[in-house]
Amino acid sequence: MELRGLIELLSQHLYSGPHVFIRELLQNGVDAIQARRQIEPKHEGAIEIEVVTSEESDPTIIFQDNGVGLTEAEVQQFLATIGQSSKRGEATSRPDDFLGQFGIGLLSCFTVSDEIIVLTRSAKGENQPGFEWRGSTDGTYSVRKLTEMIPIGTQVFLQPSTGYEDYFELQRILKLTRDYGSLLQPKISLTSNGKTDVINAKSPWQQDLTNPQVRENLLAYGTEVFDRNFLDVFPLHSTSGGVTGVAYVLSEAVHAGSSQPHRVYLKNMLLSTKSHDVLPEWAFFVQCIVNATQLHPTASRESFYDDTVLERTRDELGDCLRRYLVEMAQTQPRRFEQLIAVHHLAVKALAADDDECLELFADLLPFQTSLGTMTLGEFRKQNPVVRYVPSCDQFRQIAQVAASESLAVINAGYVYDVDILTRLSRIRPDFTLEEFDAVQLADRFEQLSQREREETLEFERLADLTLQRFKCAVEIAKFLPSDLPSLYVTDGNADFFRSVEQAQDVTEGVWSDMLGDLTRDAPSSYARLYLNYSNSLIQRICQLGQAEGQRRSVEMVYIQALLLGHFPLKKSEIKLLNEGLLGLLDWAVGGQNND
Ligand SMILES: Nc1ncnc2c1ncn2[C@@H]1O[C@H](COP(=O)(O)OP(=O)(O)OP(=O)(O)O)[C@@H](O)[C@H]1O
Repeated sequence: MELRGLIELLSQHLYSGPHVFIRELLQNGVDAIQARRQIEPKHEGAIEIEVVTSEESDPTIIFQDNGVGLTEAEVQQFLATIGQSSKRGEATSRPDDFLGQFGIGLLSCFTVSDEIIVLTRSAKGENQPGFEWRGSTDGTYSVRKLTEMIPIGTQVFLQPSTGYEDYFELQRILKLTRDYGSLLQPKISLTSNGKTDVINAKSPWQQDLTNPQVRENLLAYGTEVFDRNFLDVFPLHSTSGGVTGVAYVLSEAVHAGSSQPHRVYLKNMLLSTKSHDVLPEWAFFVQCIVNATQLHPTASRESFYDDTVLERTRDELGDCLRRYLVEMAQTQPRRFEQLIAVHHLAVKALAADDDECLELFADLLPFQTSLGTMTLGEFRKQNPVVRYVPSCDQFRQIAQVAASESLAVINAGYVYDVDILTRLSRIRPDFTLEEFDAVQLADRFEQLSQREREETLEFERLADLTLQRFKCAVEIAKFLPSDLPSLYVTDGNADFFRSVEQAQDVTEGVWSDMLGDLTRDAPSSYARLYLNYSNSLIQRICQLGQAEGQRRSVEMVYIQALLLGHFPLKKSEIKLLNEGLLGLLDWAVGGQNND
């Protein structure tokens, strides 16, 4: 069979790069040792890798294991036939012990080498001879019985094909072998130029995390692996998928839609450093290192199948995280507060999804309020009724006035906030929740005295007439802060009218007509501009005694109120703003219209 097309397919579309041949060779060695232990349970497995370099010729990698080896028939069956694997077992379900399963792994060596030479001698039967198998990218192969005795096990010889010499550099091989193989069980060593490196390392998480020194070491390990600092580390475990590992809590806040790359191992061999599917979505503030024994790899062996086992595993690992937070909230409230200070978004995400967590975390969660940021617990101590506005825009409209009036209102415009508050009002009988809007705020304004009423009546009427074309009524009242000249207030209906008109500004023809139809039958609704009689500018406008000046001033105050409330301006309002500014300039430079 011509293999080159197939190899190109594998290297460009299945594997993340030619370097995976190291992983596949390690995997075959580990599996072969596992198979030998089924015959000789006490067998001590070892994988020895040697990189032979010389001035005259290309480097050679020799990958040697003392595993089960292959008989001649097995060489013919498994090495010479693509897709044949000795690891699938008799039954439909394959034994759990092996890493390989597809029967294509060895082919990955062809991505870096034109020829694979395998010397192998089987552990099955007494005094089995050894065999040499030579396979080439053109699809030809040969098998030869060896006359000399070789040790039981398998040796694979590779030399680089043109352009792939880099993959045979010692440092690169050392790094790849460490990445993929450091947690594997059999002893693995790499020798070159008389120097031998042992690859194996202890699983860092299989230690007692309650020991402060172990915890410190593990944090340092996380920093080394992920190249970032962490606030905390805690153990992960799940029965489904057979997962053990550790999760690191990020030391900086991340946004809710983000996802951290996790480092995952399958049966102690590195599967991916960029896995995104082992933890639930809301766990975006942790990064983990885990080993799974029963999750299923895809053929690329670089991710897991997204099957029900992975789904259950994700849920179980999510439970670990939930328990970690609940336990901390109960036993170490100070530490929990520190964690919330950084990850309140993540904790809110969890609370919005889970009543138990909500109960526990609610009072510690921070909210932006008109009186500054405070926890819900602090807020409720002073305010038996929890007033909130559901959007940041609404909050911006009322925040300044509400603060001056010492009225506490929560800005629930951020993600999860409304969910959390409404859920709380459902599960806590003593939690009284009230949606607040700017119209209610105006109800609290101080009315003018009888004398002030009379003084301002005519001006109020003029202002009202001036803004009628913008569907805005004017009222004069007194409120704080006194340096705020006005407040523009809409109810839901008036808001709707504003948005439709704005959309009409940017659409034409049939679309504009359709938008017009939307409002045609709706009851017309007016917004309201409150002019603040406690403000000296408004008082002076009132007393101006000159209708044109008052009209222009009201228009400008109206525009300023819209801008302060973060209301996008309609075309007609932008025109008004331009005219107002130009008029002002004209007046300032003593223009012709300056009368
Ligand atoms: N080092 C080895 N010792 C003994 N047998 C081996 C060795 N390497 C390969 N084999 C045999 O060759 C077969 C094919 O190997 P290959 O790496 O292509 O696929 P696999 O390991 O079975 O599955 P996967 O494609 O998932 O890696 C194996 O099933 C095994 O029987």
